[in-house]
Amino acid sequence: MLDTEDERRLRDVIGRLGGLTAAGSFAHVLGSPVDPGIANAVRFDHAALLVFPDTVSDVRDFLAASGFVAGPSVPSRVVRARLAERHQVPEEELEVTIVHGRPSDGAPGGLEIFVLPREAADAIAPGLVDQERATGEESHAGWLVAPERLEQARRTCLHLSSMTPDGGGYNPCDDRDSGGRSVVYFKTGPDGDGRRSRIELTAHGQHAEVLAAHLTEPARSAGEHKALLSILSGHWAARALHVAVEIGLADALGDEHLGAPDVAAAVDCDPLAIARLLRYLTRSEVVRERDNGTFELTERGKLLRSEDPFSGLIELYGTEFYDAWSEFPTAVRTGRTAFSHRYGVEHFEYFSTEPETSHRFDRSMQAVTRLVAEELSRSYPFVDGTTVVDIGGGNGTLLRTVLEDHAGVTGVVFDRSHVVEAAETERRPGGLRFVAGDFFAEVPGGADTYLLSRVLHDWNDEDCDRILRNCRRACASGARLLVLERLLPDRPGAPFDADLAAPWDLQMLAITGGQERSRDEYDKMMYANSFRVDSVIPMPVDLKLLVATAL
Ligand SMILES: C[S@@+](CC[C@H](N)C(=O)[O-])C[C@H]1O[C@@H](n2cnc3c(N)ncnc32)[C@H](O)[C@@H]1O
Repeated sequence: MLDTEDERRLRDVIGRLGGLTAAGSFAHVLGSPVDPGIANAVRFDHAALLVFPDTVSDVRDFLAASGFVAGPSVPSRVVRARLAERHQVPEEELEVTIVHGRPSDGAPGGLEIFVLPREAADAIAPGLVDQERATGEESHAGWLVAPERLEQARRTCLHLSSMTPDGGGYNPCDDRDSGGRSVVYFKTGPDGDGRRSRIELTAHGQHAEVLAAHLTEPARSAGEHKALLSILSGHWAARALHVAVEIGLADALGDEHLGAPDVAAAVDCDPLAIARLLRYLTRSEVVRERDNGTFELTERGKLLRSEDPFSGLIELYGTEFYDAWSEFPTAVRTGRTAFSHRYGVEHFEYFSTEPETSHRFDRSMQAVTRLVAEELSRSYPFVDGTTVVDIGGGNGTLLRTVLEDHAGVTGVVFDRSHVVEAAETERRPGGLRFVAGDFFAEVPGGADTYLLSRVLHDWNDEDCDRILRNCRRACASGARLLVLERLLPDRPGAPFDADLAAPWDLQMLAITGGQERSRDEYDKMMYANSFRVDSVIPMPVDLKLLVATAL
């Protein structure tokens, strides 16, 4: 019998056949035009899937019932070897059979079903079935290539940055009358959901040289080189954004669509250089080029306008923080901040003597805080009559939004004196007070709810303990502590829940001397300071709200 999961997977594959048999599907899967010589030598052959029924006949019955004619059952060589290696079991203990299915109405394309009976799989390698179903490592789309073009087709795939070699082999039993089959596999680049699929090039006969080249290819793969080159150029993408903000490119574009010479004139820069910068910025999707060669801002690009606080963040990341990163090797060697190496003081000390940068920092924090504030205000049940203290609350953006939405709540923004003095001049709703102080000394007492938004990640464990201890001293049992941070994964090797957590962990190493932490680490740190984390609520830009109670 086929279980419902394998039936669903088989139906999925059958559903995909239509697209794969369409003209040009090879070029489509490669994401690139293909030389006509290759295109004519390649035709879609099959979509493949590994399933785990009771017997091979179950698959044959399923194919017959689904409008396919099943070919003879053939022992698998290549997939069997791959499974054996992946699950560390002897090859001869795995009995994998290939069943080909061709549409009974003569339509093009077909299926290649690898069959490993479930009971045998469970006995030999417990967990194999679940893992293989989850990863789909043996699923692929296969193209039959004229034997004399196999190497050329293989090299075509190899030179595409989106393809990496993924093994292959020769099976003398498959298509025995045509001399067996050689196959080479590739993994495609990740799709929008980060998943990579696989393609197979297959040719009649044994092609030992092509296979030998393919199996030793990974180390030389152009895909890996291009991936690294692309990572290296990430630094220029950031730099291009910094410069765009510095020269006021987004303000110059406004709501217009302008040619590069007009933009260059407006920002007083070299026209050719501006044309090249604009073209490059289309990759970051901050500007869009129209058919007539003019450029306009995208929604993302509007964040670069000087009126948007996000432009302040870009500016800061392109000036002091950027300079500090030049000292990053020292931070890695010593564990101390790159910022202090570059500027001689830690960054919050530096801000206290540089009013302009400090103001830029407080304003830049708003870029993200505004988004989070709206979500926090909606998703956390603030109770009328209670008081919320925002510790390290900057210019009060977060609490201002909460109070605007919850008229019965009063708030206190607690921050260093230079931040409070600058913020007090800004518009604020009734019920919002600013208090200056140092959270390492004490924090305002007696409130029902305390907020620490992106504060703990600025500090090492010892400093966090001091801040949390002062928060706990200030409140009664049962008071709430809300912590907003990004979370690293709990288990080593676990996938990242929030993909901004790891980069910002390095930013903390370079700039503040703090770090990002896992949920487990926050649980322990809070518990050591008499707070219990009750729940975690997802927030925008990969942040999480940890809701804790004072014990
Ligand atoms: C990363 S910012 C976060 C600002 C705000 N909570 C937000 O989420 O937008 C950290 C804040 O901690 C404040 N801070 C740093 N050291 C402090 C101290 N010793 N006492 C009080 N506030 C401090 C900074 O001035 C800054 O406003």
